[in-house]
Amino acid sequence: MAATKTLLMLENFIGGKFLPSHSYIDSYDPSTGEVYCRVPNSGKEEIEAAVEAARAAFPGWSSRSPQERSQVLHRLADLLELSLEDLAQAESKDQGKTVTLARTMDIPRSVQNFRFFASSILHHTSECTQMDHLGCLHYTVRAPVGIAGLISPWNLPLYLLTWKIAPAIAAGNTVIAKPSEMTSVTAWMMCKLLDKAGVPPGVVNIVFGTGPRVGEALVSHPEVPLISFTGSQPTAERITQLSAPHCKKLSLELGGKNPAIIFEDANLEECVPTTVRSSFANQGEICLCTSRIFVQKSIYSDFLKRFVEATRMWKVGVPSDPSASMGALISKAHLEKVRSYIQKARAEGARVLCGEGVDKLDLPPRNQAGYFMLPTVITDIKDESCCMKEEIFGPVTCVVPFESEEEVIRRANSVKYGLAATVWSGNVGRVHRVAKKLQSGLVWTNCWLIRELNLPFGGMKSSGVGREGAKDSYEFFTEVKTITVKH
Ligand SMILES: NC(=O)c1ccc[n+]([C@@H]2O[C@H](COP(=O)([O-])OP(=O)(O)OC[C@H]3O[C@@H](n4cnc5c(N)ncnc54)[C@H](O)[C@@H]3O)[C@@H](O)[C@H]2O)c1
Ligand SMILES: N/C(=C/C=C\C=O)C(=O)O
Repeated sequence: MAATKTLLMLENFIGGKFLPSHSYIDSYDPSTGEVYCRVPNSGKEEIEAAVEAARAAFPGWSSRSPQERSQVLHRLADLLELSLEDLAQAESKDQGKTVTLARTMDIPRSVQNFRFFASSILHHTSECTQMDHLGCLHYTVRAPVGIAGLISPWNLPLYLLTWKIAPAIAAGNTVIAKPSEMTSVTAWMMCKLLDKAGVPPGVVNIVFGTGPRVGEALVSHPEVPLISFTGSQPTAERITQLSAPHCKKLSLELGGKNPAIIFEDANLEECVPTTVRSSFANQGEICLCTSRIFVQKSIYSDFLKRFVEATRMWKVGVPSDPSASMGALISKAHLEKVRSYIQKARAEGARVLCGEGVDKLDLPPRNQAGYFMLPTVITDIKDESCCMKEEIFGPVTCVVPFESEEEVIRRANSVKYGLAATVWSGNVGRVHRVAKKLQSGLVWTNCWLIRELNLPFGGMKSSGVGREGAKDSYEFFTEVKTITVKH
């Protein structure tokens, strides 16, 4: 008799308890294409229960001192760190990324998120002014908003969920979080640590399910005055519509079409490997990934040769393989969407220099049905192409030449997104000048993804609304009041 597979069954975490669900959604291992987990298909009923728990917990949690809340966040960080390997293995199996990346980026950053906001919550200051001639003193105070609704995407599941939970509860809010239904496992694992960390029941509630069903129930609930969302623009538009009648506070961290601008005096020994990583890390499924590479004409052919050689060294493999640079994409549908862009590029007469349809992908038999593709480099493509305008969110990058600084700034800014950019040059005046002219919320020069959590993170134009960081998240997750005292 064939062995029956035991599926991992997740449960909502509400009011400090794991609760079974009436119905479930299949969740897949992207490296095999097999169902291995079932996620609650929650709806209004579960959101109502979570609101009740969050409401009940708010007075107690919000009245604790920042110091007391900070200690709880530090304990949670310690417990996550103790579970790092289990969490990394789970994140890799759930999302398709390599275990190495989960172990060295995703989970360490999740730990850091709690540690960072446990510290920053202790150091905020308020404002004060005096009107001596009127005998008045004015000062500001901040208070937690209440129940924070948090919705996170599937690409960096625990990393981005904790980037919202940590500042929200550090400021004294209670939260209802909805991770992506495609990557819910590490959020569920984290719930098992909350009680031991000293997080009171109802402070963190995690409700699993689809966006349209449970996500919209959360966004529409009148007792949830604030939504922090990370995901795609179409979803952000829907969330904005649903929340508008309630005048909810919104933070929207969306997509990007991030340029790398490489001048002729760039250090190619550093630029090439870093730009390969910025193009293909996490299968290109990072909102900050490079997907347009502008190279100054005088070094274009040399750069292209080096970049294609280095891309071919970027190994696609089974996520558990320590030598793999890249794992599987999140879903079959996403894989087909990414492949469709390459087909469109070919139809437009562009050249695919390596990767999809050019090189051979070798995988073990059990992974043949996984959602794998090779990192792909496209050139001879027009700025007007959809591959140069739309977010592909996969291991595909386009390389095109430019002549002048003015030209490349204009072309880099000619898309609806404005999230991140990299600028490569040894001329310090030029990197400052170009960085200031780029329509991006983040500009890295001669590097990529060095994150300063203190400073604002986020995009402009269609890349989002609002910023996240020490001060920015604190201000988002609190309401400010100005008090005047006449003495
Ligand atoms: N700016 C950033 O920091 C950042 C980070 C990661 C991903 N992203 C963007 O996210 C996108 C990919 O992630 P995705 O596919 O998970 O995005 P998505 O918008 O499909 O889903 C994001 C989250 O929203 C939920 N959701 C979907 N429809 C909803 C609705 N109608 N109401 C409420 N919630 C809903 C999903 O269940 C998921 O939890 C890309 O565009 C990427 O650039 C941005
Ligand atoms: N918010 C952040 C997002 C990073 C990558 C998104 O895909 C961060 O780094 O803080």
